[in-house]
Amino acid sequence: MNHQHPQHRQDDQQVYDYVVVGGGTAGCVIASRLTEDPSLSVAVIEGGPSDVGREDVLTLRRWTGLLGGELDYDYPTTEQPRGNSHIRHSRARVLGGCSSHNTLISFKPLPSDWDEWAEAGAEGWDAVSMDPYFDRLRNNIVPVHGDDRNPIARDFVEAARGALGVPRVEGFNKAPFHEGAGFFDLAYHPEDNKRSSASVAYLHPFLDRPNLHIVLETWAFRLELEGTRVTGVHVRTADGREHVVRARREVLVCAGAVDSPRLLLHSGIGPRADLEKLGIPVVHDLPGVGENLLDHPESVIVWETKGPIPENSAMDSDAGLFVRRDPASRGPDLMFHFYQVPFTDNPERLGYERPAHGVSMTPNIPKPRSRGRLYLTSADPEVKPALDFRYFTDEDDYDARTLVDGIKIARRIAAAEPLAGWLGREVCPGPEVTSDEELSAYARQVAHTVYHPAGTCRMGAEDDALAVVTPDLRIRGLSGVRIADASVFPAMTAVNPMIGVLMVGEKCAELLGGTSR
Ligand SMILES: Cc1cc2nc3c(=O)[nH]c(=O)nc-3n(C[C@H](O)[C@H](O)[C@H](O)COP(=O)(O)OP(=O)(O)OC[C@H]3O[C@@H](n4cnc5c(N)ncnc54)[C@H](O)[C@@H]3O)c2cc1C
Repeated sequence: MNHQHPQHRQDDQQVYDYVVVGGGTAGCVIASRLTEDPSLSVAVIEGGPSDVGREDVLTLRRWTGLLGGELDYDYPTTEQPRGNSHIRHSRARVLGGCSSHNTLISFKPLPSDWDEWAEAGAEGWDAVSMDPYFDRLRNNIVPVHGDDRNPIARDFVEAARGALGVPRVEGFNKAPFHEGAGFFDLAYHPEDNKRSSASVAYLHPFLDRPNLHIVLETWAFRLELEGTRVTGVHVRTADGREHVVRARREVLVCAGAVDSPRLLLHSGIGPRADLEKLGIPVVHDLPGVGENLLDHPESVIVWETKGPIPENSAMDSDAGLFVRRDPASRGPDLMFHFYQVPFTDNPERLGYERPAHGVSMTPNIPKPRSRGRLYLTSADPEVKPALDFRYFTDEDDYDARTLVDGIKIARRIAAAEPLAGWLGREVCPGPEVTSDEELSAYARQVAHTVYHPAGTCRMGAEDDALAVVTPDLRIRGLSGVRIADASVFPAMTAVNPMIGVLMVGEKCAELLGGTSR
């Protein structure tokens, strides 16, 4: 996009009933549901291009090719004194948002996840109330197909079961669980490995609806307000023209956990002192915007295999494991993805080598305790915001200790048959690294993200001063605007969050009076 020489132009002809900012995971759901009613007009303002016909996007197994490329906003983190300062946060710049970029692992959030939201003030978002939205999802959510089940991933599942005594799970979404190893459910079409992303499932079948207006390669940089009512959004098109897209009813901010708070802050909605420091006129003092930055941090342990591994797979990380170390925990407190490739991107910086053939286990923290913060460093909307995750800074060192436990458990699985027979040497951290201190230092230095930022416009009770949206997803103190995406999560789900985001989209559509059928 050329943003160097914008020609300012007002085009007040663009008026719709609803303006959805961000054609991503939640945005596609909302636009699809709203346009079921032919009397409503809906515009979707999407920063990226269409995914239609793009094999590089639509083919699930090509997901790593999208990381850091032209369809990635690619957000850096700030210096992380106790973690890895080199993590790049991939965020998709394409219709379907991160559901067009990701691995489409599909977990219905656990009942304890939703109940935690309700306890945090999100009334009406408890497990019983949320359950029906899962059944409405249009995505093709299926277990990893038999042909895609790699023998080494099958043997990982068996080894985990044997070594830890956890059950083998076939269909993680069938019933709530605390522990288990198995192949994931994925939102994909196994016959051709095509994504069933939010755009594929919710927009592609309806692109001919006359009331659906998808405006691509167009960036929303400021909300338009009249007093405390949001009436539209200022956008900049690919050729640098700026204009306002107006909403008769509401603007729905669905730009994701990074770009939703970013848009609010550039609109003068956020912590007063921060805005004033940057010279952004304060429209609405809302101290919670950008706070509560959550993620699932992970580490990695890699083995060289004795020889090449069979090729078949859905997306190279098709199976995983949940463990509950603390019986008092309401859900799993340690999770692993199993990769049938050596995932050494971060360890290589420490001098480790990538073996020709290998596998990886990536322990992550389902309920991390460290909380980060997103903030602006410039009043220029083109400058990326700062993401300070404050990885591994929680008081009790719970997050780092969880990853240390993860490495120890990973080694127990690797030592168990039928997996052990495949493995040659442990490449990283290496068998000589054994003390808790050394394991913690390694785990944190090579830490990565499962790419799950959330929580930066968190939902809470009407009287919660740090909440950004109320349980009906409206921004506290404003009208004509709601937020619906991963930013509204009050707390991180123990499981991968995409299905939760889709369900937020479905619930938002219902709150707006959409037919949701
Ligand atoms: C590599 C990767 C792998 C992942 N794997 C999984 C997984 O397997 N399972 C899982 O559950 N979760 C996974 N996730 C996380 C999951 O994909 C996200 O949590 C979820 O998709 C976020 O949805 P969202 O609606 O909040 O935001 P997004 O889907 O990111 O949507 C935001 C949209 O808004 C657009 N946009 C942003 N700002 C603007 C603006 N100012 N103007 C116009 N448009 C704008 C963007 O282009 C984008 O299309 C993964 C994420 C990544 C990146």
